[in-house]
Amino acid sequence: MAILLKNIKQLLQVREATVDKVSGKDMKHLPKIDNAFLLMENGVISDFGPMSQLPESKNFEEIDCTGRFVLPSWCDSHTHIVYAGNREQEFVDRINGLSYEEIANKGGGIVNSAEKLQQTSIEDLYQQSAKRLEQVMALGTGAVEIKSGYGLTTEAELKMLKVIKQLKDKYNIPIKATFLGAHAVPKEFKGNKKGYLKLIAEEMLPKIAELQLADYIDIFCEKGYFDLDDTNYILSAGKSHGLTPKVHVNQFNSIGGVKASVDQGALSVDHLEVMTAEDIDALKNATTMPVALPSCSLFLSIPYTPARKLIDAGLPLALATDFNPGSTPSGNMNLVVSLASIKMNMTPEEAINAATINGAYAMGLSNEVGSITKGKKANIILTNPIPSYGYLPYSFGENCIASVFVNGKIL
Ligand SMILES: N=CN[C@@H](CCC(=O)O)C(=O)O
Ligand SMILES: [Zn+2]
Repeated sequence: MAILLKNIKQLLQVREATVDKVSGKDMKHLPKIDNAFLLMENGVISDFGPMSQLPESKNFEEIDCTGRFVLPSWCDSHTHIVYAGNREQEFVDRINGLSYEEIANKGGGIVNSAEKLQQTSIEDLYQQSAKRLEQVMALGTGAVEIKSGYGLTTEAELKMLKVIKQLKDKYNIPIKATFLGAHAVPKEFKGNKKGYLKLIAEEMLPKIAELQLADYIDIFCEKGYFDLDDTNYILSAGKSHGLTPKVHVNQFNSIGGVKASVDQGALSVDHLEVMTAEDIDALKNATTMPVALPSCSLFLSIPYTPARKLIDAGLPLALATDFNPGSTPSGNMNLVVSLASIKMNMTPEEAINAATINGAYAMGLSNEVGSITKGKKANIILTNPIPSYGYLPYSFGENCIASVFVNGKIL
């Protein structure tokens, strides 16, 4: 049945279908309609406009939205929500003075998660991951990217990607899968990084491509993990199997990964906590979306992506959660939007643009989600009565969401 939302205080992020992302100064503009209606039929947005143009009532289920805001669901373009167990002991170790790097060097970190995941059955892994996906959907996430990278063996990486596929089949929000075999060098390959990269390129990638389990290819380009040569090798190998790069770069150090990723035609470069002028220059006139992950900065107490420098240089910016057991055990996009305003000096308009239309772009979904546009999926957030949309980032920690709609149906 068609659902009509009427008397909406403001309908946010109203866009023409031609807009796939917003950059620079345009990010300060959030197109909206006051006192609006929105009609959802057959899973998509079929009509919207001011109340003065409300269509003749047909067989609609009507919801009165007086005092409430409606916006597209959050588009979370960077997560690792398929993982096994948690790493709260490492969190306590950090409280007691160890750094993320020191924990990784003593066998914690990504390889710790990989050990746990290798010992977890696919059924159990699915259950743990599905629970997290349901949690984030209830928090307003209406499209999500999920990475592998906690397997680090052919069998375990395939297990992760198969779980992502099961999630795609079961849940009706758009889900994109990214193969991140090059997340860390596994213990069995200590001192033989090249051997592990060869395994990724010559064994894992062909199998993943044959089974059509991934949309994107990723690598953790960082000191102590994988260097520029490794990055070029893996991204090229991924591309030869039809996977577009989306890359972890500049989390702790700038080693040229941004330019290398742009040169490889990356759809996005993610993290960017440490950015040089050269890194920013490399992104100018590129189609690559920079992606900031402020809840990772919060959790690890590392710098925030210098959003102002990027946006003021005319660049676009997307926001995502990075939901994972080590650096960001949270998939709450509402918190991410708040942190963007509080810690990165992004205006509410910039933060909402970054978490919707630009997030959609960063996972190749801007023709399906990310804005209020006729024909796009009716994946929608309806807020509680709130004074203004600026209240969303302002009221950090408060849940302002009244209802979430997925394909035009209430969750
Ligand atoms: N930095 C690399 N990967 C994840 C964290 C991995 C972990 O600590 O488990 C990230 O994006 O933050
Ligand atoms: Zn990540």
